[in-house]
Amino acid sequence: MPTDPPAFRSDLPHSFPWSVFHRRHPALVTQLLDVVPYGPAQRAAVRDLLVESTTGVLEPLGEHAPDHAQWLAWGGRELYGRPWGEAPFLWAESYFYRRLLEATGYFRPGAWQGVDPFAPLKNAELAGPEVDGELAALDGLSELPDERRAAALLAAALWGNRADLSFRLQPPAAGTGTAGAPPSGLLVDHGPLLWSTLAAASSPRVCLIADNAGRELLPDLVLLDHLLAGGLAAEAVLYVKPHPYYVSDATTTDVLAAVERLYAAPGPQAALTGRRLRRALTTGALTLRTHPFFCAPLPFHDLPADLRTELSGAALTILKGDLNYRRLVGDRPWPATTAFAAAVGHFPSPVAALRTLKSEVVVGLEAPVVAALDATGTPWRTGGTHALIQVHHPAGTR
Ligand SMILES: O=P(O)(O)OC[C@H]1O[C@](O)(CO)[C@@H](O)[C@@H]1O
Repeated sequence: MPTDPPAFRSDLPHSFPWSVFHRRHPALVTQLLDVVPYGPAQRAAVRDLLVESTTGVLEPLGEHAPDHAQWLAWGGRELYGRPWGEAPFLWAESYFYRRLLEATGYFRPGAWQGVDPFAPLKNAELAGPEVDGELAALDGLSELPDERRAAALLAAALWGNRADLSFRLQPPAAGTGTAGAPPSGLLVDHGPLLWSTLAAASSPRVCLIADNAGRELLPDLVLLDHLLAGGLAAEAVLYVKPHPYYVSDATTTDVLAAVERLYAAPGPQAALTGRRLRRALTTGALTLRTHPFFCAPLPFHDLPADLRTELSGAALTILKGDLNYRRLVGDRPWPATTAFAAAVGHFPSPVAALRTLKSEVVVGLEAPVVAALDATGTPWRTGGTHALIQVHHPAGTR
């Protein structure tokens, strides 16, 4: 049995993980301190974190932190005291966001407790004029035959993943300008398997593990509404993060804001969708759930028993976004031709990944596709220009 390749790390200068710590995080911190009027102590703590995470060793969470013991168990025991770049990239990046909350006082009793540092960015996105256009487009979809409308809603949820605030913080690398690139790069389309999996299930429960708030969460909610309204889901469960994470990851507050945005939209279809979603929340047809593991620095291979049991009854679990993909298949440089089924066979239910590629890991591609993409000389694995709809159903065909 061949051993797994070692996890990505951020200590190789100019590698993608290195650029996240050395380029993206400084841009994020600058933006955060511009937007939120934190006081001197918080500003100094945020800046210290940037220095520590690029040149220092992993310092533990303070003993007062409610999840101090949790992070020790999640790997801190072995990793604290070592350079950040020597930790798995997934671990270190996740810990960076946890420490950012520590620096801003999110978990400490006091005036800043519970204040989402990324709320101003998320709110601005949700209020933005692009959203009006996207919601108005729902009116046109209502005229389409069922199958085409379903495909359009699935595509909207998929490409909504491109609208990620953290992604937009990345200064575009010279000559690669991805802004405005047409979303034509669907590398794998298991959409038909997704629909047939749902159609074949009786009283299906559909779980959706959300990624970003705002322009990604809106089409996710619209998709869930479509599944519930059309009977493809008897029940839907939307999993969100228990606290702010990776800049724009959705929390319960963000779901409520998105439902309200739909509800208050001028277009009839968006408003109807918002009304149905509110009703679904109140009747329990749509449930919001969370779990500390959604902010854990670990792959889904290590799902805790309670969450594993909970997901195991689902007819389908839909995982949104790049980070969930990294956690699903394992954040390692697998050959891109590794079978998707082999990479996700550990997951407790049939699973669908809807992901635009914003980091290096990818599986389930055909060799000629990989060769053709490599030959373009563009950063196709990280630029958000390409996407996947990958589905694994243990009893299915892939
Ligand atoms: O919001 P998404 O789709 O999970 O993307 C987040 C991605 O952004 C990064 O933080 C930086 O590219 C990745 O490491 C991460 O996987």
